[in-house]
Amino acid sequence: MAVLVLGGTRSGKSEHAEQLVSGAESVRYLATGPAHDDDAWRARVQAHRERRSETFETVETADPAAELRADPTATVLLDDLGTWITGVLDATGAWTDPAVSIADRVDDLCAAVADHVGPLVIVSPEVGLSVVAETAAGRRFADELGALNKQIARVCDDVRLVVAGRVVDLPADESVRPVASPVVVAAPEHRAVAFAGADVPDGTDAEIFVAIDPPDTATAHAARARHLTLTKPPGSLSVLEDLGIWASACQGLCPPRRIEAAAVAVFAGDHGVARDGVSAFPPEVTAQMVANIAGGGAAVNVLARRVGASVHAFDLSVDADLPDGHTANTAYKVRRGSGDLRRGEALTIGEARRAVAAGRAIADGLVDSGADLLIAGDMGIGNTTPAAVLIGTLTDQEPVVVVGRGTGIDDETWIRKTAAIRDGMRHGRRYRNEPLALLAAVGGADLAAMAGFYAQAAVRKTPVILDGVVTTAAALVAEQMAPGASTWWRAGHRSTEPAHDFALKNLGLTPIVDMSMRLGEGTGALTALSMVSSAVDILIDMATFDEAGVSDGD
Ligand SMILES: Cc1cc2ncn([C@H]3O[C@H](COP(=O)(O)O)[C@@H](O)[C@H]3O)c2cc1C
Ligand SMILES: O=C(O)c1cccnc1
Repeated sequence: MAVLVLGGTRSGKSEHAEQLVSGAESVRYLATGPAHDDDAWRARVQAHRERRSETFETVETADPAAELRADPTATVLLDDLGTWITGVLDATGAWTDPAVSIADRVDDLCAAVADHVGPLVIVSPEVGLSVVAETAAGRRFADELGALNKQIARVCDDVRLVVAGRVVDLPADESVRPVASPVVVAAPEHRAVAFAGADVPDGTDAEIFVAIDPPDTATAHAARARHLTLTKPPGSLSVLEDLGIWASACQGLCPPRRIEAAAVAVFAGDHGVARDGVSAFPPEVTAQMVANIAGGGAAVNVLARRVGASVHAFDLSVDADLPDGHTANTAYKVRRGSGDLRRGEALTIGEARRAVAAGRAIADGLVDSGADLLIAGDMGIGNTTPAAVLIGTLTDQEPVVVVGRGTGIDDETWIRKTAAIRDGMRHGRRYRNEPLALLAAVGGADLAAMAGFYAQAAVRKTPVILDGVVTTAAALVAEQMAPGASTWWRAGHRSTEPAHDFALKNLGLTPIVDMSMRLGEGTGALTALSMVSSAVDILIDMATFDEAGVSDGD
């Protein structure tokens, strides 16, 4: 993983580059600067030195390619290519002789960068933005450096431009999007997050999302490198290593912060289809269970308490008038009960927009109150039926393949449920590529809100653990609305509901645990949360080979 950081004089490029490697245990700092012998230059070098921490090993070199090859797994900061190319032009006499080529040296450096295994951050000046230089040497420098930057960029995973201390990502495509540089935030004291609330939105443009940036790749690389320094054979913690790397990348911090304020939003809603017997339980159980969750007595509450997560229940479309506060937050309620998906009439488009906007506002409210990881849970009798319809439609599976036993239905109910899924899929098919219309036709306000919640979590760069079949059905739709949002998610578990596995495979996610659970509410995600927290603790707390005086392998 290599990152190229470009910028003009005093733009803040070196500071940004140093920040990118600041989480590493040790950094090889390849200083390419020439040994100028004047006070001003010495002061400049000294300022650079003072900024660098004692974890930096400084190597002054005119041949960074050789230094990279000498230690291919090291975390390296190479600063900078401008002074390196100056040295090469000096040594070859190419300044004034156009016949002299430095292409071999440039190719050699590019090859060394491409072959480097460890995290590598390269700083280079961006010149030539102003008038063409007056001298042949000036023109040669700008030309060579411009060509070098272009060539190095091709072998880097990430290219950034620093202007006036601001960092912009330079994506491979045309659209330049801003990136937030990783910022170190002090660990919050242990607490369960309170829901601060966000304005109840009117739904305008609810389904329009900005382009989603994935978790920070440079930090992922730093976390991968840190794992290699910890007292264990490389890769021996397997999935726990992957989860830690992912959490680190989501936070833009290596080592990451402990997960201390995970929040579960339970989305409650009834479904018209449930009135005709597709569940083992009657629809009134939805409102009763919402009260149970709000009272702290449901499975989700017990598991959340164990792992220090907070639980917040939201009534999106329960078919009862719940008293606010005592049961659930009703501020985002869209309607009493979603309509009949068998007729493609779960919601109007306007209601679907309001529900997506509600989910987004709920994610915003939790993140703004300090949540550091989000989980969506579900509560709604009959909701495995719309979940199966959405998953069957979006993964192109037959109704009989995606239908599940839900709360434990008998064979007669299974036949009714399969017929309902078939009818729903007939309506859903035409909205295969229109996520909002699909949610409106065969989803429901609870599922639409979950979709908005998941996509907004990615907008807010907040990691998510997915739960079971109902929430994952909404996640499939969210990925369609905001492509790339799934890079911010991990699958908590695999439910026994057959549709769940199709959805996870479609999203390319592997469940953390597989414990044959089939409840929903957020329980699968909470079971997995302790694994994610352990993965983060490993990166924070384990001793390195150096610290523990343990000999490492070859
Ligand atoms: C007491 C109780 C607690 C629950 N907690 C989650 N669910 C889960 O089961 C229901 C979905 O299954 P189906 O589609 O078969 O109705 C939803 O309420 C879901 O949240 C529960 C269901 C019940 C009965
Ligand atoms: O997988 C789930 O989330 C699930 C399974 C059965 C009933 N409710 C939810």
